[in-house]
Amino acid sequence: MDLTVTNLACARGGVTVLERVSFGLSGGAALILRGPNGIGKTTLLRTVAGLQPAVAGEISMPPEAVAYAAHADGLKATLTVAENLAFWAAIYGTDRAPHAIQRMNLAALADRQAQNLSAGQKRRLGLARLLVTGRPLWVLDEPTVSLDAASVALFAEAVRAHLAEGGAALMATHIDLGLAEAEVLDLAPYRAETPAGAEPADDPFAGVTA
Ligand SMILES: Nc1ncnc2c1ncn2[C@@H]1O[C@H](COP(=O)(O)OP(=O)(O)OP(=O)(O)O)[C@@H](O)[C@H]1O
Repeated sequence: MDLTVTNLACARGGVTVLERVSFGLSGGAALILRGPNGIGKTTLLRTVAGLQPAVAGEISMPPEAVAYAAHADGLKATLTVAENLAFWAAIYGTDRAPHAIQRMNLAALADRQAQNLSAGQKRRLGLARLLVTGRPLWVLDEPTVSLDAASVALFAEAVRAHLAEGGAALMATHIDLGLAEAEVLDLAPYRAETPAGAEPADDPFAGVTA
């Protein structure tokens, strides 16, 4: 699997926030997006995942190759952990639910309704969906929110296993997952000029003089 992003521009609320972003990502590799709050990490990730159109540029991989995990876990509240995973396995046409349960240490919670899980357990289940998809490119937006140290380590191990199987990961994270092989892309140089008509409040650097 090879992802090539070329001269990408992406927008939020109709305002272009990043432009001329280019990078490549091969199977087995991880790329971490860096930049201050509001630079456009979420916007870029959503664009690569095909959840919103690019303003300009090319993304070589189709959305069907991407498994996206964001802040919302997308759980079915009244289904159990096992039923949620079986639901996703049916959606993605895989038989990987047992693998996901084992990898994300969810066996003891398999019969609990999602609505009765703790925040961290919900997050763990949400991330288990990635494993169910069987898709090569994981696009991750702050995947470790709500996770304790043990669960962060569990997830980091799942990402490592995904990379070892030839998959790739593109992520925004403030927590070091300890992926020695990960490269970092600083988005600061790609910040778009504030367009005419944009509200000053929309500019994350408004009022910053140094
Ligand atoms: N309606 C809008 N019009 C203009 N700009 C907007 C609008 N909605 C959001 N934005 C801005 O788009 C920018 C990109 O937001 P995004 O969530 O992608 O940033 P981020 O780098 O992921 O931030 P964080 O690190 O805080 O999660 C932000 O500066 C935000 O204020």
